Amino acid sequence: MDLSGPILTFQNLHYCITENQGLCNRKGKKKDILKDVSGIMKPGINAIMGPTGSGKTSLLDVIAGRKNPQGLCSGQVLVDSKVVTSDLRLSSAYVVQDDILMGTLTVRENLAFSVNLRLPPNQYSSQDKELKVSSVIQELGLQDCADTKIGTEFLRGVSGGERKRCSIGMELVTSPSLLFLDEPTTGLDANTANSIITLLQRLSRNGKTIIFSIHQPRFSIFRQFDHLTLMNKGEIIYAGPANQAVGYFDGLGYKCEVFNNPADFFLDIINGEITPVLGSPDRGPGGESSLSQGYQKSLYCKQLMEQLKQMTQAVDPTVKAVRERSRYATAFFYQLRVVCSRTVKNILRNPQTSYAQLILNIIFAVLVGLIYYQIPHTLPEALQNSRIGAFFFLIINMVFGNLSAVELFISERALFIHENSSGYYRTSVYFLSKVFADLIPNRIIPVFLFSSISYYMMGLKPNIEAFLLFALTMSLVSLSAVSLAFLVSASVSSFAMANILIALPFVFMMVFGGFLVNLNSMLRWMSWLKWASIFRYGLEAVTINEMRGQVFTNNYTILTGEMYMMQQGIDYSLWGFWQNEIALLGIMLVCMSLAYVQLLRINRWK
Ligand SMILES: Nc1ncnc2c1ncn2[C@@H]1O[C@H](COP(=O)(O)OP(=O)(O)OP(=O)(O)O)[C@@H](O)[C@H]1O
Repeated sequence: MDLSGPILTFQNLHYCITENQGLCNRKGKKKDILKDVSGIMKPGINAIMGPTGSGKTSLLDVIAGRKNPQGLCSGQVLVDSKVVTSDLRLSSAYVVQDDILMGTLTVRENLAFSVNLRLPPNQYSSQDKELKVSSVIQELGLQDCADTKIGTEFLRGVSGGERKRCSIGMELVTSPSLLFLDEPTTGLDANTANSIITLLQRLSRNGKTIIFSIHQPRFSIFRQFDHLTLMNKGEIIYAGPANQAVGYFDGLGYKCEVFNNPADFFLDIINGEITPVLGSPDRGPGGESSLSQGYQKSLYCKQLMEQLKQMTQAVDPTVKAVRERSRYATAFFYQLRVVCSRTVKNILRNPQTSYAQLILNIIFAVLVGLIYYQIPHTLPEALQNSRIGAFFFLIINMVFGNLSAVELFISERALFIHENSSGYYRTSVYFLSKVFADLIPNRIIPVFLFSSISYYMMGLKPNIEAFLLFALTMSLVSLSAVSLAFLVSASVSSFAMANILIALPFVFMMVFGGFLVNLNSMLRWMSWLKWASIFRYGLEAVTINEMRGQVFTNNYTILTGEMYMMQQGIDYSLWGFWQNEIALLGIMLVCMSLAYVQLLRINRWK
């Protein structure tokens, strides 16, 4: 059957990795993942099959341009006889194995997100995009769950099959003619798996080249394959029409029983559980490797090499194939708007990240307000144990209350890598959307609420300007702590590591904050640490703001705020106050910039 659509060819692909050894990441020995594999994938259903670790996902990733090009020792991939570079990953459609979707959005919203970012607005109006989403929903049979949320660990959503179909839909919205899928049936029950392959087969009949890796399909799935590539230990042991594979192995002396599933039969051959009948080409001492040698000597391989030779003769190596569209389909500000709006929706639909933060701040503010209710102006209560103690307590809350921010980039790491490498949006857009959509509702608004309640309950300076400066300081303390958490979050991929990395600097900053340890009497060699302490800058700023112009008394003495600050070695001038705010701002900007750099450095290759 001849179908129209792109033809992908790959020739002599040799892919190897160098394994790192030990703690110091010493370069270890090279491991061959793909050993000189060649093939042609035509329009229709192309399955890559093989046992675990045989290299099927690696082959799929290499031909889809998703595997680190540094590992490609030799070989090239062509689409319609044009050389493909790793740019293919930005323009081809790749459905990853673990459906990466935003769980708090509905099926329709997820598809709309993909459409909005991947179709150029100058060619598609909003109406066209809506029609596109509706037609994909129709095509994939998702009408019944179109307005159901995908689901998260806290929210029951659509079924596994619907989720997989939605993942496929995320790619179909761009009308790709070349579609890659990594194990599309893994984790699905037999009927759902069957319906997914039937869907793919239907799509392929409309002029698409569909290539996927699959482990061990049942017969109703296997019989829908047009082309089969069987892999073992990084080598191809059969590549040709799927319905001729049993015959090919029969020719090698492997007999498939009448009721045996061909897919099981092939894996049994590879695993050595079926042996060739007497008088047929024997497997030799190498066992499995003779299967690949057998294939290399076969007519299928000879024909393939002949076809490849003809196809590559016409190739102009200077022409790069996949330059059809620029890196991103949409402009920076358009992307920012779409991604921000999704982030806000996600925050609002995730009560534990949005409302919980607000409620926690209110409860804590009332608690602090009750403990330090209406602090008197009489000595000695007015100072060290009440005002300064309360400030220290407040700053601890501002800093440690932001520990949750470390999960920000970790929890969405897979989603970000997938979307960013599929060309949805720029890294800067994702970063800024997090900054705007997380910082404003989750960090600044709750802090202002917290400050208003605690400030007036504690009876601090009754002056609106002083209150605003107090709230500003609290916000800057909170923002610099969040920025440090962002930096840690963008640098590591596990929560356990992130928790250690964030707790350590926070504890050090607290110790060198000037309240627990007298900074003037500290060992000189450690005193530099105070310059990096969010606690110290925050504490000094709120102290100056509160103490300036205040008079504290007891029966016999009068102490002004300025006298107290002079005793403590605090510079209470206007510049003295603002230098703390600038330092907090500086910590925030440095950490944010480094967090962005870390996001850029995340390894996007598989
Ligand atoms: N980046 C990598 N680093 C180290 N080893 C790798 C890497 N990529 C692939 N491998 C190794 O290459 C071999 C083939 O891996 P691949 O994932 O392609 O197999 P697979 O056939 O898809 O297996 P599975 O069905 O279990 O996914 C495995 O031994 C795997 O450990």
